[in-house]
Amino acid sequence: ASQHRLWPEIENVVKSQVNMAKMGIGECGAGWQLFAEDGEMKMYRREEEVDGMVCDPLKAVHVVKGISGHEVCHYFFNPQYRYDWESTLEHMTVLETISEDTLVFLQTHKRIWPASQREGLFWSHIRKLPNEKDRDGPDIWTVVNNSTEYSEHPANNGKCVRIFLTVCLLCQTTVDPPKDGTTLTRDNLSCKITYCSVVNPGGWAPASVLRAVYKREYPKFLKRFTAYVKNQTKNKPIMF
Ligand SMILES: O=S(=O)(CCO)c1ccc(-c2ccc(C3CCCC3)c([C@@H]3C[C@@H]3c3ccccn3)c2)cc1
Repeated sequence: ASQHRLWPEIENVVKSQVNMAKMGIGECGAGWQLFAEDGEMKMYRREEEVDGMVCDPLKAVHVVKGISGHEVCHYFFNPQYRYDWESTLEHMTVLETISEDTLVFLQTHKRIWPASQREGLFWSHIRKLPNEKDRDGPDIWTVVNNSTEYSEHPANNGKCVRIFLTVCLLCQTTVDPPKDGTTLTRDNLSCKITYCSVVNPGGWAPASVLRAVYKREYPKFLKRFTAYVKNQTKNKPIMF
């Protein structure tokens, strides 16, 4: 994959997205407002408009017990599970398999009235990162999705408006070994999930509508996805 035309961009975007995701909300600059909270899940957004279009950056932090960062990234990255958890997905195809850890997706999302239907074309890369805080601790896992151009699929030539997105899912696993030295179970496992996204809707849509969609869809999305991973892994050996 390292000789693929997209590789330099993938390297740069992954590094910068991971660094941003690692920063606490306080270090991410001013203007972040907590807009949704549900137990361990906290969702922040910053109100930003680009050419009059809502492009609010979003940062969600969630802690989920009983799953590992590798498992979270595995179910987020692999196409075969996506229809199970991505409720706004209408159609998804893998346009290119650049390598086993890098795919190019074309996906259409269900139309959200009154906005017209959207589609996204993006590369997706999964990567294990060393745990800098604790050398012999569990690795950090990440998936980064970033919009890209594709000559065979020019933007906005069909009915769908092409969105532009950058998404980073960063997962840090914590193992709290059982006191009595018995074998590790999922009860000794938890995962801190940081989900960062910037979605440019690609074409004009009323700010009030988009912000209402974000407020409704993002908390639903993260809760549904993490519940899906817990359910898929509960009777399986832990993937570290
Ligand atoms: O994390 S991913 O990479 C997972 C792969 O699917 C991803 C997540 C979300 C989107 C997305 C695409 C379009 C739209 C809008 C824009 C105008 C009208 C539709 C939205 C709005 C925010 C709402 C939304 C939020 C969360 C989940 C689904 N829907 C989100 C795309 C990719």
